Amino acid sequence: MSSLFVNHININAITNNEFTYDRVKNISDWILNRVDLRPKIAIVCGSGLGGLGERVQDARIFPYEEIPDFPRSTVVGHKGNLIVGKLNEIPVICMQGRFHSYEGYSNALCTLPMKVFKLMGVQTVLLTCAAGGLNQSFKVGDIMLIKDHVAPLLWTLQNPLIGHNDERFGPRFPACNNIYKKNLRDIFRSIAEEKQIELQEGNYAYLGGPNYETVTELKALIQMGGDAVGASTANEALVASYCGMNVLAIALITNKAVIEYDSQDFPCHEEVIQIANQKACVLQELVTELVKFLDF
Ligand SMILES: O=P(O)(O)O[C@H]1O[C@H](CO)[C@@H](O)[C@H]1O
Ligand code: HPA
Repeated sequence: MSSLFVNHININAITNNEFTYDRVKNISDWILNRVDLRPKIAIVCGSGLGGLGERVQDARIFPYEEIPDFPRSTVVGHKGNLIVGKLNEIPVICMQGRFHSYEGYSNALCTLPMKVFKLMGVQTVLLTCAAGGLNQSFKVGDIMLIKDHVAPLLWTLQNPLIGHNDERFGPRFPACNNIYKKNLRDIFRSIAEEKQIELQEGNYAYLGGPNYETVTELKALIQMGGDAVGASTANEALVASYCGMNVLAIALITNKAVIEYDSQDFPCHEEVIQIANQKACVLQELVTELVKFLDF
């Protein structure tokens, strides 16, 4: 667990130095020693989207507190279970709840599960999240396929790749112009088309939270090319991609960003969870179908 000294910065608190290969391997082995399946697909459930975990058959459920060196989920709508089982007959590992930096975790710790997945042999990571709609043509309840991200927080010492680089995870200078794989987006789009589910596509803007954004911040994020905003996913996508895994990410638009000054509309987490719960089954249907195409 990271520690922070206020007067002289303990570099381990903001870098990946604490999560050595051996320590990550220890977590990965702990899980593998307790299950027979060897999933090649990992799924991360965002706020209010954990219902996907309930679709997993023959499930072994590990509450996060039982897993050595694993953080705890502290956010409403994030159950805190790691589930290994079969979705649509395909072996998967599913995180029912993720970690956010506003919970007090370094971004290295928030993204630790991606490194664990890598050492378990996972090849494809499916990230889901709740997000605020920046793109004015989006409606509440829309599903947005993430094409790219803009992540000002990752331009700072919050970047989870800062610190000693162990090449067994990935390269010192990873390319990031192709994180969200086009072939996976194409498959997802064709599944949605077949099911006649409308899909948006756009860029995810990542901020640290926990506060929702000011009007001026939202306008800046729109100028930067953001179509949806949230406090997760981009950090995980960065580390998963760095580790050589394929990434597909999907945002559920739970609220429209309020970009008028002096508006009396406010985003709130209760509404985020409520909309996510209402729309979760559509997302679940798409992901359940998708995994059949990813088990190569
Ligand atoms: O990104 P997920 O985990 O879905 O959660 C989203 O919902 C919370 C805000 O309501 C924030 O944590 C935001 O990132
Ligand atoms: N901002 C940040 N995170 C979010 C939002 C939002 O409007 N909606 C859901 N998660």
